[in-house]
Amino acid sequence: MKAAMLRSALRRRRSSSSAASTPSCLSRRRFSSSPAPERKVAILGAAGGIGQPISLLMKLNPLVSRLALYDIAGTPGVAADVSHVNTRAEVKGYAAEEQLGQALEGSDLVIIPAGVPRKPGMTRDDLFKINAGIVKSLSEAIAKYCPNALVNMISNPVNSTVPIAAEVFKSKGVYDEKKLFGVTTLDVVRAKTFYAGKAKVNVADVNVPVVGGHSGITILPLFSQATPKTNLSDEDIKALTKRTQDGGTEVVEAKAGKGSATLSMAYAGAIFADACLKGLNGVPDVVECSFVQSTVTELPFSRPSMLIFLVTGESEHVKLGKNGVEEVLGLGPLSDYEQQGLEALKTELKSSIEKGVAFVRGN
Ligand SMILES: NC(=O)C1=CN([C@@H]2O[C@H](COP(=O)(O)OP(=O)(O)OC[C@H]3O[C@@H](n4cnc5c(N)ncnc54)[C@H](O)[C@@H]3O)[C@@H](O)[C@H]2O)C=CC1
Ligand SMILES: O=C([O-])CC(=O)C(=O)O
Repeated sequence: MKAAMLRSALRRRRSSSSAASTPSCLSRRRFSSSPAPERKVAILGAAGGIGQPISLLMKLNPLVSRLALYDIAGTPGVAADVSHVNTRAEVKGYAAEEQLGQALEGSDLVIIPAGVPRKPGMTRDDLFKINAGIVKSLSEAIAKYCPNALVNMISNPVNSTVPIAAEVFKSKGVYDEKKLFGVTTLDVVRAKTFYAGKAKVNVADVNVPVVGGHSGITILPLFSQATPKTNLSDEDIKALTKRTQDGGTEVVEAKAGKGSATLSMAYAGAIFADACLKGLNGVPDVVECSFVQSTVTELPFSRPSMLIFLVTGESEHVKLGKNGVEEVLGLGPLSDYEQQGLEALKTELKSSIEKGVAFVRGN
């Protein structure tokens, strides 16, 4: 049933002319004379490698009327620079911790790329030590100043930072699982690019769902559901799966100590943020993959709160609506290879989620 709904939603999405699938900053709607509803977007970590280009992309998005750029270093320059772009959004920079409340107040959507990136030889989990604390304090501020906002979590390790935010929100009594998203769109972007290259099809026509989390084997691209259908061999599919799982490391190594993916991430983050804004504005059939709470797999809960993402925190296709996630569409039919991948990822994903939960609970 869910699989049929998913296929039909994806079909509708592919066949829709542009409303749901074309990022607003890339669509001709930016020349439209009737403005979309007022929407405030806050970016936390706006002066960083991802923060700067995603700030620009959100400034180009006609769905944004106010753009709040917050960082603990370098904000004034970025805010002044981006503010000169002649598009709808009014830009304000917020430079110090005491300004975080003002940056967040009234936000409809908060995008979080704050935190340290990987260097060669590190795993995403190695970032936990620093980024967990950053995400926890930013989540506390969101709970206080804009508890109803949608939150797009980019900071790594996403498999733990999303549970951290959820636990903080729960402890403040403001958790709404429909509004918290781990941004895994870059995995989808990569899977589409690599599939199109291997199958020699037009990348603009390609769709590949990616489920699971956002690290190594927890990233599970579903090439069996990729469109257009092609006749790639099992070996090709295995190689594409591995390359998608290792895509972040490919960039980290190429940057040789100067950080991780920033430009492709900003692009991916802007696509996902745009989908959230479209959902809020009531555009129908907006479907993306994201790391969200769901009950799609069968793992038993070891604690009631793990009900959250867990049953165990798969990333799903979600249909976005006025309140955030309108519907979790499920995994769809998996090949044997994908089913094995799904089983294999559960242990790591579960432990990353538990690590995030334990960090907030202090145990
Ligand atoms: N979800 C995904 O697919 C991806 C996630 N990432 C993650 O995104 C994060 C950011 O990466 P980059 O932009 O390359 O790093 P960066 O170091 O270039 O920028 C991070 C920014 O965060 C700021 N920051 C640090 N603590 C802060 C705080 N408490 N409040 C506000 N801002 C704060 C820094 O001043 C800096 O400007 C990393 O954790 C990285 O691993 C990166 C690529 C893809
Ligand atoms: O690999 C990293 O550290 C950054 C990231 O999450 C990605 O590029 O997918």
